[in-house]
Order: sequence, then structure tokens, then C-alpha cells
Amino acid sequence: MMNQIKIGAFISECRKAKGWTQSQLAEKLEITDKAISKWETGRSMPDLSLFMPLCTLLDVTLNELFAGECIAEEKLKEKADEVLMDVIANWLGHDKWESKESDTTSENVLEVENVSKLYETENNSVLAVNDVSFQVPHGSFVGIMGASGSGKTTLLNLIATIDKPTYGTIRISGQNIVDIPDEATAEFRRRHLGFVFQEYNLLETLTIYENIALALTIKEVSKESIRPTIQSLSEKLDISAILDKFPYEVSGGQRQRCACARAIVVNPDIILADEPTGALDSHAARQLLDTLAMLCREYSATILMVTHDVMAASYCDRILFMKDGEIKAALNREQENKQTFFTDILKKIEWIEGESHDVLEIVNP
Ligand SMILES: Nc1ncnc2c1ncn2[C@@H]1O[C@H](COP(=O)(O)OP(=O)(O)OP(=O)(O)O)[C@@H](O)[C@H]1O
Repeated sequence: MMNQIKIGAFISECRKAKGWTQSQLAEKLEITDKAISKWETGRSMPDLSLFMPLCTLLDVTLNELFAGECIAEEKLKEKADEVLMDVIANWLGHDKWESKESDTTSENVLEVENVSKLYETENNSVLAVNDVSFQVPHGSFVGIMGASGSGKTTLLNLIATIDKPTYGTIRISGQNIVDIPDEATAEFRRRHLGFVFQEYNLLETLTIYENIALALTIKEVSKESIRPTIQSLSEKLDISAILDKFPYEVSGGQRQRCACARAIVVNPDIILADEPTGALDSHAARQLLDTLAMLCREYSATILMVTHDVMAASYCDRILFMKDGEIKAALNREQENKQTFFTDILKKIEWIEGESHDVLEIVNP
């Protein structure tokens, strides 16, 4: 991996050579003093967009910045290749090329190991997630169920890189996402994750087509392949007729299917869905769940869905039951149909909650 500490010390040295304080450099780059302090102590790396302005200000080349040292003219070629390999490995989040192999051999897209999240406030502390471990295999549809306050959203936020665990490891396609510096998480989410949330914000000023196309553009897909890709996917998701409409002109169910299209179209490692049916009537909810199950079957999508709705959970292959921050039980759907699985889920909830499963929303499938 790139030597962040060496790079940080080099930035510090170059800044001092210019006679600037951390605040003066921060002001020139229009960022906070804290960010400079984090770079210089090796706790984080500058955002990609800041590399060039930083090099210009400090009068160093990009290679020198990545190498964390001044490079003599005659060493330039040799050093440039070495630095380039490091940059690519770092950008991919891997140690050189070793874990690239583990990418392709790993069957588990998501591996959560001994993860805990402790929220500490002035007066109390809450262990929202308590030593949770599980895996999500490629192409599976896994649900997380639990009553309100059981830690589902906290766990999903940790996996989505929106929050960091207090302890534990989370690997997505072999990469430990806990190590990703804060400023690189947005880029990671764009490249590796898809989201279908209850209040998923499609951009209201863009048409449905443009919303989906935007996801592809961000992923640098060639212009020519955008239209055919969207057309074939939207036929599958039954949204072809509304591609030219704006989100506010279509129903909640259609909006959620567009969110599914936007999530799957960039071929993410995993789609994270948080109560995706929460705002839908039962017909639209079933249509959406059929869509998610179809994405797994036909597009080999891997989906992790948080829900407190037993009907929604009955579409999954496997369910993890959370209570008080812990995974108390798991249930696999073997050969049985949705109705039988629905009944099994209810029984499991009764077992976990005693008779008090009224906290969960129960709708017969
Ligand atoms: N930012 C926070 N600061 C302090 N405590 C928090 C924070 N976020 C969540 N909690 C606490 O952590 C516990 C788990 O909350 P979480 O939102 O993950 O549960 P949930 O199962 O998703 O609930 P719901 O179904 O109601 O959304 C709760 O006790 C909650 O009060």
C-alpha cells in the first residue's frame, strides 16, 4: 500500500519549505485545517481532485507526491513505474495485485466479521451493533429483520460506508472497507454499491432516463452503449413507457423500480436496500420485490435488504434476525414456496420475541 505516513511527512516538509502554516495551505486549497493535519500525520490521503492543485502549490510532481520524496532526474523512469503500481493498488484498495485474485475466487461478496458499533453520548452509550458476523454469497438475496431499535439501519450504514464500526472488519469483494479514508468513501459507494432506499432520491430535475443514464456516465460507460443498456433493462423492469417522465410524474412503485434500474445498471458488487417497500401499497410492494428477486436470478445481483415486513422477507433466500444489536437467528429458504417460508419466518420471530411479535408488520403474501 502507499506509505501514507511518508507522503504526509513529505507534504509537511514541502509546506514548511514554502513558509506556510497548515491554515495558509488549507486556505489556498479551500479545505479545512483539520484535513491538512490528517494528511501530514498520515491519517488520511488527499482527495483525488486535490492532487494536482496540491502539487502545483508545493512545486512537486505527481510522482514525487505519491513517492513521498523528491526524485532525481535519472531515477525518474524507474520510480514512476513503481509509484504507478502503488497508486493503482491503493486506488483499488488492495495490496499490489494479491487481493485481486481473492476478488475473483471469493464467493462471498460481503463478509462481516465481529462488527460492533458503540454510540457514545455525554450521558450514555448504546451498543447498537454487538459482535455481528455473517457472509452474503454472490447472487443471493439476504434479508435483515428485527424490531425497531434492533440495530438494522446502523448495520446497513456501516456496510454502506456511511458510518465506521467501533470494532470489526467488513469486506466487500475482498476489500476491507473499514480502511477506506473518509474522503474516498463517496467514490467507493459510486463504484461498488447500489442503493434502493425507502425515500430514494431520484433527481427531480432529470427524467427517469436521465437519472439512470447519470449513473452510467459517472461509471464512465461509453456514450454509445448507454441507450441500448437502459432500453433493455427498462423493458425487464416494466418502466420503458415512463423513461421520458420526471420522477414526480410517476407512482411510488414506478419510482422504486427506477431506483432499482439505477442501482443495477452499473453492475455494483452489492445492492443495499433499506425498507424499500416501506412507502408502497401492497401491489406495488410485491411488484418491487418481484423485481429485486428477478435481478438476483437473471442479473446475478447480490442484495442485502433491511425490512420489518414479513411479506418482503419471504422473497429472500436467507434471513438474519436481529435483536438488541445481535444476530439471534438465521433462516434459509430451501425448496419451499413463499407461503411456507412466510410461515417459517413467523415461527422464528415468535421464537425470538416470545409472543410480542406485534412490533413487526405482518402482511400475508
Ligand atoms: N447516531 C446515533 N447516536 C446514538 N444512538 C443511536 C444512533 N443511531 C442509532 N442509535 C441507537 O442505536 C440503536 C439501534 O438503532 P437503529 O436505527 O440501527 O435500529 P433499527 O433496527 O434500524 O430501527 P428502525 O427499524 O426503527 O429504523 C437504537 O437504540 C438507537 O437509538
